[in-house]
Amino acid sequence: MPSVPAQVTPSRTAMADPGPLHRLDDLEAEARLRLDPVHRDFFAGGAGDERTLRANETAFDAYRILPRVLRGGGERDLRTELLGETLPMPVLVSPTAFHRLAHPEGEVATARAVGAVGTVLVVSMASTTPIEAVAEAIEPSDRSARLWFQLYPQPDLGFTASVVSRAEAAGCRALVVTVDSPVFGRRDRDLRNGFLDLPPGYCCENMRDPETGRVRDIVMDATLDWARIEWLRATTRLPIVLKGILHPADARLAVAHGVDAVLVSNHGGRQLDGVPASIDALPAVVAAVGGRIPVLLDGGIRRGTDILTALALGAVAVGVGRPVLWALAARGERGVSQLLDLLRAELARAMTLAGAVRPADLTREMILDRVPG
Ligand SMILES: Cc1cc2nc3c(=O)[nH]c(=O)nc-3n(C[C@H](O)[C@H](O)[C@H](O)COP(=O)(O)O)c2cc1C
Ligand SMILES: CC(C)CC(=O)C(=O)O
Repeated sequence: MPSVPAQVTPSRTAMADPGPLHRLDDLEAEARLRLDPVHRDFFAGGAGDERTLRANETAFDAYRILPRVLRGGGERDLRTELLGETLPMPVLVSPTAFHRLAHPEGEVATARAVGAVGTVLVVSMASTTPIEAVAEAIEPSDRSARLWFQLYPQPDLGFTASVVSRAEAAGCRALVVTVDSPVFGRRDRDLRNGFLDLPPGYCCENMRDPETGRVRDIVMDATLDWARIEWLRATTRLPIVLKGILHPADARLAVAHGVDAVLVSNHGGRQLDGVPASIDALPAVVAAVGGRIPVLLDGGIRRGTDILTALALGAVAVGVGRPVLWALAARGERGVSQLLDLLRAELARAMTLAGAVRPADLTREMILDRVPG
Protein backbone atom coordinates (compact mmCIF):
# COMPACT_ATOMS: atom_id res chain seq x y z
CA MET A 1 0.00 0.00 0.00
CA PRO A 2 1.37 3.43 -0.79
CA SER A 3 2.14 5.51 2.25
CA VAL A 4 0.82 9.01 2.67
CA PRO A 5 2.85 11.66 0.86
CA ALA A 6 4.72 14.27 2.90
CA GLN A 7 2.27 16.78 4.29
CA VAL A 8 2.21 20.18 5.85
CA THR A 9 3.47 19.70 9.39
CA PRO A 10 0.73 20.74 11.78
CA SER A 11 1.67 23.36 14.32
CA ARG A 12 2.46 21.76 17.67
CA THR A 13 4.22 24.61 19.36
CA ALA A 14 3.32 25.08 23.00
CA MET A 15 -0.35 25.89 23.07
CA ALA A 16 -1.45 28.99 24.88
CA ASP A 17 -4.29 28.18 27.25
CA PRO A 18 -7.24 28.07 24.86
CA GLY A 19 -9.57 29.32 27.58
CA PRO A 20 -13.09 28.09 28.13
CA LEU A 21 -15.09 26.28 25.49
CA HIS A 22 -18.40 27.89 24.65
CA ARG A 23 -19.39 26.08 21.46
CA LEU A 24 -18.57 22.62 20.24
CA ASP A 25 -18.23 24.06 16.72
CA ASP A 26 -15.21 26.08 17.79
CA LEU A 27 -13.24 22.87 18.23
CA GLU A 28 -13.62 21.89 14.60
CA ALA A 29 -12.46 25.32 13.46
CA GLU A 30 -9.44 25.17 15.77
CA ALA A 31 -8.65 21.61 14.73
CA ARG A 32 -8.67 22.61 11.09
CA LEU A 33 -5.76 24.97 11.77
CA ARG A 34 -3.70 22.24 13.39
CA LEU A 35 -4.40 19.15 11.35
CA ASP A 36 -2.67 17.92 8.27
CA PRO A 37 -5.38 18.51 5.62
CA VAL A 38 -5.27 14.87 4.51
CA HIS A 39 -5.89 13.66 8.05
CA ARG A 40 -8.56 16.27 8.54
CA ASP A 41 -10.35 14.93 5.46
CA PHE A 42 -10.04 11.38 6.79
CA PHE A 43 -11.68 12.43 10.08
CA ALA A 44 -14.34 14.67 8.56
CA GLY A 45 -15.28 12.68 5.50
CA GLY A 46 -17.93 10.14 4.68
CA ALA A 47 -18.78 7.66 1.97
CA GLY A 48 -20.06 8.45 -1.52
CA ASP A 49 -21.77 11.81 -1.84
CA GLU A 50 -21.81 12.17 1.96
CA ARG A 51 -25.61 12.33 2.01
CA THR A 52 -25.84 10.27 5.17
CA LEU A 53 -22.98 12.19 6.76
CA ARG A 54 -24.87 15.47 6.28
CA ALA A 55 -28.21 13.93 7.24
CA ASN A 56 -26.89 12.76 10.61
CA GLU A 57 -26.68 16.35 11.78
CA THR A 58 -29.47 18.01 9.78
CA ALA A 59 -32.06 15.33 10.66
CA PHE A 60 -32.23 16.76 14.17
CA ASP A 61 -33.80 19.89 12.62
CA ALA A 62 -36.98 17.93 11.95
CA TYR A 63 -37.57 17.21 15.65
CA ARG A 64 -38.90 19.67 18.18
CA ILE A 65 -38.91 19.34 21.94
CA LEU A 66 -42.26 19.79 23.65
CA PRO A 67 -41.29 20.81 27.18
CA ARG A 68 -43.17 20.27 30.41
CA VAL A 69 -43.30 23.10 32.93
CA LEU A 70 -43.75 23.54 36.68
CA ARG A 71 -42.11 20.26 37.45
CA GLY A 72 -39.49 21.58 39.89
CA GLY A 73 -36.85 19.05 40.74
CA GLY A 74 -33.81 21.22 41.48
CA GLU A 75 -30.52 19.83 40.34
CA ARG A 76 -30.55 17.42 37.40
CA ASP A 77 -29.40 13.85 37.87
CA LEU A 78 -27.81 12.58 34.65
CA ARG A 79 -26.71 9.22 36.00
CA THR A 80 -27.43 6.36 33.64
CA GLU A 81 -27.55 2.61 34.20
CA LEU A 82 -25.93 0.74 31.36
CA LEU A 83 -24.74 -2.89 31.22
CA GLY A 84 -24.68 -3.19 34.98
CA GLU A 85 -22.85 0.05 35.66
CA THR A 86 -23.82 3.56 36.62
CA LEU A 87 -22.40 6.16 34.26
CA PRO A 88 -22.29 9.81 35.32
CA MET A 89 -24.07 10.85 32.14
CA PRO A 90 -25.66 9.23 29.10
CA VAL A 91 -22.75 10.11 26.80
CA LEU A 92 -20.07 7.72 25.54
CA VAL A 93 -17.06 8.26 23.33
CA SER A 94 -17.65 6.23 20.17
CA PRO A 95 -14.71 4.32 18.70
CA THR A 96 -12.64 6.29 16.21
CA ALA A 97 -9.40 5.23 14.58
CA PHE A 98 -5.96 6.82 14.71
CA HIS A 99 -6.07 9.33 17.58
CA ARG A 100 -2.32 9.88 17.27
CA LEU A 101 -2.96 11.57 13.93
CA ALA A 102 -5.01 14.13 15.86
CA HIS A 103 -2.56 14.62 18.71
CA PRO A 104 0.81 13.08 19.65
CA GLU A 105 -0.65 11.70 22.90
CA GLY A 106 -3.46 10.08 20.96
CA GLU A 107 -5.71 7.61 22.74
CA VAL A 108 -3.86 8.10 26.04
CA ALA A 109 -4.96 11.75 26.16
CA THR A 110 -8.51 10.75 25.22
CA ALA A 111 -8.61 8.08 27.92
CA ARG A 112 -7.39 10.48 30.61
CA ALA A 113 -10.01 13.04 29.66
CA VAL A 114 -12.76 10.43 29.64
CA GLY A 115 -11.44 9.25 33.02
CA ALA A 116 -11.88 12.72 34.45
CA VAL A 117 -15.56 12.48 33.63
CA GLY A 118 -15.88 8.77 34.37
CA THR A 119 -17.85 7.75 31.33
CA VAL A 120 -17.16 5.13 28.65
CA LEU A 121 -14.40 5.28 26.05
CA VAL A 122 -14.89 2.73 23.30
CA VAL A 123 -11.35 2.05 22.14
CA SER A 124 -11.13 1.34 18.43
CA MET A 125 -9.53 -1.81 17.13
CA ALA A 126 -7.75 0.70 14.86
CA SER A 127 -6.29 2.56 17.83
CA THR A 128 -2.76 3.87 17.34
CA THR A 129 -2.02 2.99 20.99
CA PRO A 130 -2.23 -0.60 22.26
CA ILE A 131 -5.25 -1.32 24.43
CA GLU A 132 -2.96 -2.18 27.36
CA ALA A 133 -1.34 1.28 27.25
CA VAL A 134 -4.74 2.96 27.05
CA ALA A 135 -5.83 1.00 30.12
CA GLU A 136 -2.64 1.93 31.98
CA ALA A 137 -3.24 5.60 31.26
CA ILE A 138 -6.35 5.54 33.43
CA GLU A 139 -5.21 2.96 36.00
CA PRO A 140 -3.40 5.27 38.45
CA SER A 141 -6.48 7.39 38.88
CA ASP A 142 -9.31 6.25 41.09
CA ARG A 143 -11.69 7.93 38.72
CA SER A 144 -13.46 5.30 36.76
CA ALA A 145 -13.23 5.66 33.01
CA ARG A 146 -14.79 2.55 31.58
CA LEU A 147 -13.07 1.09 28.57
CA TRP A 148 -15.05 -0.88 26.05
CA PHE A 149 -13.28 -2.47 23.11
CA GLN A 150 -14.49 -2.16 19.52
CA LEU A 151 -13.89 -5.19 17.37
CA TYR A 152 -13.93 -5.79 13.64
CA PRO A 153 -14.20 -9.59 13.74
CA GLN A 154 -11.39 -10.99 11.63
CA PRO A 155 -11.71 -14.05 9.39
CA ASP A 156 -8.85 -15.61 11.37
CA LEU A 157 -10.80 -16.79 14.41
CA GLY A 158 -7.68 -17.59 16.42
CA PHE A 159 -6.41 -14.05 15.96
CA THR A 160 -9.85 -12.58 16.75
CA ALA A 161 -9.96 -14.62 19.96
CA SER A 162 -6.50 -13.36 20.92
CA VAL A 163 -7.57 -9.74 20.43
CA VAL A 164 -10.67 -10.35 22.56
CA SER A 165 -8.45 -11.88 25.28
CA ARG A 166 -6.20 -8.83 25.20
CA ALA A 167 -9.21 -6.56 25.64
CA GLU A 168 -10.48 -8.68 28.53
CA ALA A 169 -7.06 -8.76 30.21
CA ALA A 170 -6.75 -4.98 29.86
CA GLY A 171 -9.97 -4.60 31.83
CA CYS A 172 -12.38 -3.71 29.04
CA ARG A 173 -15.93 -4.10 30.22
CA ALA A 174 -17.76 -4.66 26.95
CA LEU A 175 -17.10 -5.70 23.39
CA VAL A 176 -18.54 -3.45 20.70
CA VAL A 177 -18.77 -5.48 17.53
CA THR A 178 -19.01 -3.37 14.41
CA VAL A 179 -21.37 -5.02 11.94
CA ASP A 180 -21.83 -2.31 9.31
CA SER A 181 -18.50 -2.90 7.60
CA PRO A 182 -18.46 -6.13 5.55
CA VAL A 183 -16.36 -4.05 3.20
CA PHE A 184 -14.79 -0.64 3.60
CA GLY A 185 -17.03 2.28 2.57
CA ARG A 186 -15.89 4.13 -0.52
CA ARG A 187 -14.53 7.44 0.67
CA ASP A 188 -13.75 9.76 -2.19
CA ARG A 189 -11.79 12.25 -0.11
CA ASP A 190 -9.31 9.59 0.98
CA LEU A 191 -9.05 8.18 -2.53
CA ARG A 192 -8.31 11.62 -3.95
CA ASN A 193 -5.80 12.37 -1.22
CA GLY A 194 -4.13 9.00 -1.60
CA PHE A 195 -4.71 8.33 2.10
CA LEU A 196 -4.64 4.56 2.09
CA ASP A 197 -2.36 3.80 4.97
CA LEU A 198 -0.98 5.30 8.16
CA PRO A 199 2.18 7.39 7.88
CA PRO A 200 5.44 5.74 8.91
CA GLY A 201 5.78 5.41 12.68
CA TYR A 202 2.10 4.72 13.30
CA CYS A 203 0.21 1.46 13.21
CA CYS A 204 -2.92 -0.26 14.47
CA GLU A 205 -1.32 -1.52 17.66
CA ASN A 206 -4.18 -3.89 18.49
CA MET A 207 -3.48 -5.76 15.26
CA ARG A 208 -0.05 -6.90 16.40
CA ASP A 209 0.20 -10.67 16.14
CA PRO A 210 0.94 -12.08 19.62
CA GLU A 211 3.28 -14.70 18.19
CA THR A 212 5.20 -12.91 15.45
CA GLY A 213 4.85 -9.27 16.59
CA ARG A 214 3.90 -8.45 13.01
CA VAL A 215 1.09 -5.91 12.62
CA ARG A 216 -1.71 -7.26 10.47
CA ASP A 217 -3.99 -5.21 8.26
CA ILE A 218 -7.58 -4.97 9.47
CA VAL A 219 -9.76 -7.12 7.24
CA MET A 220 -13.31 -6.00 6.60
CA ASP A 221 -14.91 -9.41 6.40
CA ALA A 222 -17.76 -9.90 3.94
CA THR A 223 -18.44 -13.38 5.34
CA LEU A 224 -19.47 -12.00 8.72
CA ASP A 225 -22.85 -13.38 9.80
CA TRP A 226 -24.95 -14.26 12.86
CA ALA A 227 -23.05 -17.49 13.32
CA ARG A 228 -19.96 -15.41 14.06
CA ILE A 229 -21.88 -13.45 16.67
CA GLU A 230 -22.81 -16.77 18.27
CA TRP A 231 -19.16 -17.77 18.14
CA LEU A 232 -18.19 -14.51 19.85
CA ARG A 233 -20.95 -14.99 22.41
CA ALA A 234 -19.37 -18.34 23.27
CA THR A 235 -15.83 -16.89 23.20
CA THR A 236 -16.20 -14.05 25.70
CA ARG A 237 -18.06 -13.35 28.90
CA LEU A 238 -18.01 -9.64 28.17
CA PRO A 239 -21.31 -8.01 27.27
CA ILE A 240 -21.63 -7.71 23.49
CA VAL A 241 -22.89 -4.52 21.86
CA LEU A 242 -23.68 -4.67 18.13
CA LYS A 243 -22.68 -1.41 16.48
CA GLY A 244 -24.23 -0.41 13.19
CA ILE A 245 -27.80 -1.64 13.54
CA LEU A 246 -30.33 0.34 11.48
CA HIS A 247 -33.04 -2.18 10.52
CA PRO A 248 -35.60 -3.17 13.18
CA ALA A 249 -35.47 -6.79 11.96
CA ASP A 250 -31.75 -6.90 12.78
CA ALA A 251 -32.46 -5.42 16.19
CA ARG A 252 -34.89 -8.30 16.86
CA LEU A 253 -32.28 -10.81 15.67
CA ALA A 254 -29.73 -9.21 17.98
CA VAL A 255 -32.03 -9.84 20.93
CA ALA A 256 -32.64 -13.41 19.76
CA HIS A 257 -28.88 -14.02 19.59
CA GLY A 258 -28.31 -12.97 23.18
CA VAL A 259 -26.64 -9.68 22.39
CA ASP A 260 -26.55 -7.27 25.36
CA ALA A 261 -27.16 -3.94 23.58
CA VAL A 262 -27.45 -2.46 20.11
CA LEU A 263 -25.92 0.76 18.90
CA VAL A 264 -27.96 2.45 16.18
CA SER A 265 -25.28 3.88 13.94
CA ASN A 266 -24.38 4.41 10.31
CA HIS A 267 -20.69 4.71 11.15
CA GLY A 268 -20.87 8.49 10.92
CA GLY A 269 -21.92 8.24 7.26
CA ARG A 270 -18.68 6.48 6.34
CA GLN A 271 -20.03 3.12 5.17
CA LEU A 272 -23.19 2.87 3.05
CA ASP A 273 -24.11 6.32 1.77
CA GLY A 274 -27.84 6.84 1.44
CA VAL A 275 -28.89 5.12 4.65
CA PRO A 276 -31.03 7.13 7.08
CA ALA A 277 -29.68 9.49 9.66
CA SER A 278 -29.19 7.60 12.92
CA ILE A 279 -31.84 9.65 14.73
CA ASP A 280 -34.40 8.77 12.04
CA ALA A 281 -33.62 5.05 12.34
CA LEU A 282 -33.85 5.06 16.14
CA PRO A 283 -37.61 4.91 16.82
CA ALA A 284 -38.22 1.73 14.81
CA VAL A 285 -35.27 -0.02 16.46
CA VAL A 286 -36.49 1.03 19.91
CA ALA A 287 -39.94 -0.34 19.08
CA ALA A 288 -38.50 -3.63 17.78
CA VAL A 289 -36.33 -4.16 20.85
CA GLY A 290 -39.26 -3.37 23.16
CA GLY A 291 -37.11 -2.64 26.20
CA ARG A 292 -35.43 -6.07 26.24
CA ILE A 293 -31.93 -4.64 25.82
CA PRO A 294 -30.58 -1.09 25.84
CA VAL A 295 -30.53 0.83 22.58
CA LEU A 296 -27.67 3.30 22.05
CA LEU A 297 -27.19 5.79 19.24
CA ASP A 298 -24.36 7.67 17.58
CA GLY A 299 -24.16 9.98 14.57
CA GLY A 300 -24.55 13.73 14.43
CA ILE A 301 -24.75 14.39 18.18
CA ARG A 302 -23.44 17.95 18.57
CA ARG A 303 -25.64 19.55 21.22
CA GLY A 304 -27.27 18.80 24.55
CA THR A 305 -30.60 19.15 22.76
CA ASP A 306 -29.55 16.39 20.31
CA ILE A 307 -28.82 14.11 23.27
CA LEU A 308 -32.17 15.01 24.82
CA THR A 309 -33.97 14.20 21.56
CA ALA A 310 -32.27 10.81 21.26
CA LEU A 311 -33.03 9.91 24.88
CA ALA A 312 -36.65 10.94 24.52
CA LEU A 313 -36.91 8.76 21.41
CA GLY A 314 -35.72 5.80 23.44
CA ALA A 315 -31.91 5.71 23.41
CA VAL A 316 -30.36 4.92 26.79
CA ALA A 317 -27.16 6.77 25.89
CA VAL A 318 -25.47 8.36 22.89
CA GLY A 319 -21.97 8.28 21.45
CA VAL A 320 -19.89 11.08 19.98
CA GLY A 321 -17.27 10.46 17.31
CA ARG A 322 -15.84 13.39 15.36
CA PRO A 323 -16.24 16.04 18.07
CA VAL A 324 -13.75 14.07 20.18
CA LEU A 325 -11.23 14.08 17.34
CA TRP A 326 -11.64 17.83 16.87
CA ALA A 327 -11.25 18.39 20.60
CA LEU A 328 -8.14 16.24 20.72
CA ALA A 329 -6.56 17.90 17.71
CA ALA A 330 -7.42 21.40 18.90
CA ARG A 331 -6.69 21.21 22.62
CA GLY A 332 -5.42 17.73 23.50
CA GLU A 333 -6.63 16.05 26.70
CA ARG A 334 -8.00 19.35 28.01
CA GLY A 335 -10.12 19.75 24.89
CA VAL A 336 -11.73 16.34 25.28
CA SER A 337 -12.53 17.12 28.94
CA GLN A 338 -13.99 20.46 27.94
CA LEU A 339 -16.06 18.83 25.22
CA LEU A 340 -17.54 16.26 27.60
CA ASP A 341 -18.18 18.94 30.23
CA LEU A 342 -19.89 21.11 27.64
CA LEU A 343 -22.16 18.29 26.48
CA ARG A 344 -23.02 17.48 30.08
CA ALA A 345 -23.81 21.12 30.89
CA GLU A 346 -25.87 21.56 27.72
CA LEU A 347 -27.83 18.38 28.43
CA ALA A 348 -28.50 19.39 32.04
CA ARG A 349 -29.72 22.81 30.94
CA ALA A 350 -31.89 21.38 28.16
CA MET A 351 -33.42 18.88 30.59
CA THR A 352 -34.12 21.65 33.09
CA LEU A 353 -35.84 23.73 30.43
CA ALA A 354 -37.82 20.69 29.25
CA GLY A 355 -38.95 19.77 32.76
CA ALA A 356 -36.99 16.51 33.11
CA VAL A 357 -35.01 15.77 36.27
CA ARG A 358 -33.59 12.44 35.12
CA PRO A 359 -33.06 10.88 31.70
CA ALA A 360 -35.96 8.54 32.47
CA ASP A 361 -38.29 11.57 32.57
CA LEU A 362 -37.69 12.14 28.85
CA THR A 363 -40.50 10.45 27.01
CA ARG A 364 -41.63 10.00 23.42
CA GLU A 365 -44.50 12.47 23.81
CA MET A 366 -41.98 15.25 24.43
CA ILE A 367 -40.78 15.08 20.83
CA LEU A 368 -42.67 16.33 17.81
CA ASP A 369 -41.24 14.88 14.63
CA ARG A 370 -41.44 15.59 10.93
CA VAL A 371 -41.53 19.31 11.61
CA PRO A 372 -41.05 21.06 8.25
CA GLY A 373 -37.80 23.06 8.15
C1 LIG B 1 -12.31 9.25 11.76
C2 LIG B 1 -13.29 8.20 12.19
C3 LIG B 1 -12.85 6.93 12.49
C4 LIG B 1 -13.74 5.95 12.90
N1 LIG B 1 -13.26 4.73 13.25
C5 LIG B 1 -14.11 3.78 13.66
C6 LIG B 1 -13.63 2.53 14.08
O1 LIG B 1 -12.43 2.28 14.10
N2 LIG B 1 -14.54 1.59 14.43
C7 LIG B 1 -15.88 1.83 14.42
O2 LIG B 1 -16.67 0.95 14.74
N3 LIG B 1 -16.37 3.04 14.07
C8 LIG B 1 -15.52 4.01 13.69
N4 LIG B 1 -16.01 5.24 13.36
C9 LIG B 1 -17.45 5.53 13.51
C10 LIG B 1 -17.75 6.10 14.90
O3 LIG B 1 -17.63 5.10 15.88
C11 LIG B 1 -19.15 6.65 15.01
O4 LIG B 1 -20.08 5.69 14.59
C12 LIG B 1 -19.39 7.94 14.26
O5 LIG B 1 -18.24 8.74 14.21
C13 LIG B 1 -20.51 8.72 14.92
O6 LIG B 1 -20.81 9.85 14.22
P1 LIG B 1 -20.28 11.33 14.59
O7 LIG B 1 -18.88 11.38 14.11
O8 LIG B 1 -21.20 12.19 13.81
O9 LIG B 1 -20.40 11.54 16.08
C14 LIG B 1 -15.13 6.24 12.97
C15 LIG B 1 -15.57 7.53 12.66
C16 LIG B 1 -14.68 8.50 12.28
C17 LIG B 1 -15.20 9.87 12.00
C1 LIG C 1 -9.47 2.82 9.48
C2 LIG C 1 -10.74 2.10 9.81
C3 LIG C 1 -10.43 0.72 10.24
C4 LIG C 1 -11.50 2.87 10.83
C5 LIG C 1 -12.92 3.13 10.53
O1 LIG C 1 -13.76 2.39 10.87
C6 LIG C 1 -13.30 4.32 9.83
O2 LIG C 1 -12.45 5.03 9.33
O3 LIG C 1 -14.49 4.61 9.77
